[in-house]
Amino acid sequence: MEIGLIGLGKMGFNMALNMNDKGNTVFATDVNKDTVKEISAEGVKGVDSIEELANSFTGRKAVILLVPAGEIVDQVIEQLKPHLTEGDIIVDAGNSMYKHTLRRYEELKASGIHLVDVGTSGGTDGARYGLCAMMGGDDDAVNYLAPLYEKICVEKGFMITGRAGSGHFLKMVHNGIEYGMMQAIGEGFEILDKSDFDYDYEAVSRVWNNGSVIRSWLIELMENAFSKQPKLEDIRGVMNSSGEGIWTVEAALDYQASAPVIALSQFMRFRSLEDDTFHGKVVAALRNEFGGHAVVKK
Ligand SMILES: O=C(O)[C@H](O)[C@@H](O)[C@H](O)[C@H](O)COP(=O)(O)O
Repeated sequence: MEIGLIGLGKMGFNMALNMNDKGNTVFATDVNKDTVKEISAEGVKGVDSIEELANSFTGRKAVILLVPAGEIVDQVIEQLKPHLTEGDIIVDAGNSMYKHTLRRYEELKASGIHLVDVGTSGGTDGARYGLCAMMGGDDDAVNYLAPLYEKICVEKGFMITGRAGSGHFLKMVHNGIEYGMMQAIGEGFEILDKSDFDYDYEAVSRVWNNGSVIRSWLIELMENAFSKQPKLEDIRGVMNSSGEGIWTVEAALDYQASAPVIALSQFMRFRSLEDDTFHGKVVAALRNEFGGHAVVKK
């Protein structure tokens, strides 16, 4: 089938190749023209603008966006919309906030354009060789896209999740879980590292990955990381985050769901961005005031 793709970052580039391999005609563009050239050399039909991308279709237009969540999604939709007609489909395959998706869905619906939200997981290798995708949206649009996604996902790695917004909501919760799992793995290795025992962490990851309860892709990735650096010497413990953890915690608050592990994982990410904290100074000052306990001076 004919499919458009806007955004040739690490995920988009690989997904374009994946779709191309599966016999689709892929029109792809990006603000970075070097990437467009690069993808064209791989057999994908690289085009220079969103307008050119939209005009390349011979039939129904379905365009996947793989751009950073936030205002850029709105900007790209604004540029694309004039070139689409009733029944055409925009697929937001990035990590958009589900409430933004619901707003965009309603706005596009007024022009008869479908917005389909796809939570895309599996990293760059997944994008290239087999994704996990969670797709929400109108029946007509998701049924149109399903055969394509069945081909570019791993076996059993594609799900139609329900009405618009449900794909991004599910991916958000997936990422909340991802935060909690990674934090727990990190804490486990921290305890090992502070202990009196002398472990080879690559070997620990390997043994945990063979038959243990916590065997998983994340532990496999740890084995890989420790094989490059036994103690991750060159990496600072700064844990950035892109928003999905915050939104998961917000959803937990909205629905009054208990999610302490995910919430604390998000707070640990914030904490990791600071060398010192004001709350730490306050607690140290209070201990000193009431008990004369020594403070550590700068
Ligand atoms: O399922 C996935 O493939 C990942 O979750 C992917 O979507 C991305 O790596 C995260 O969004 C990173 O999220 P943070 O930057 O918030 O850690």
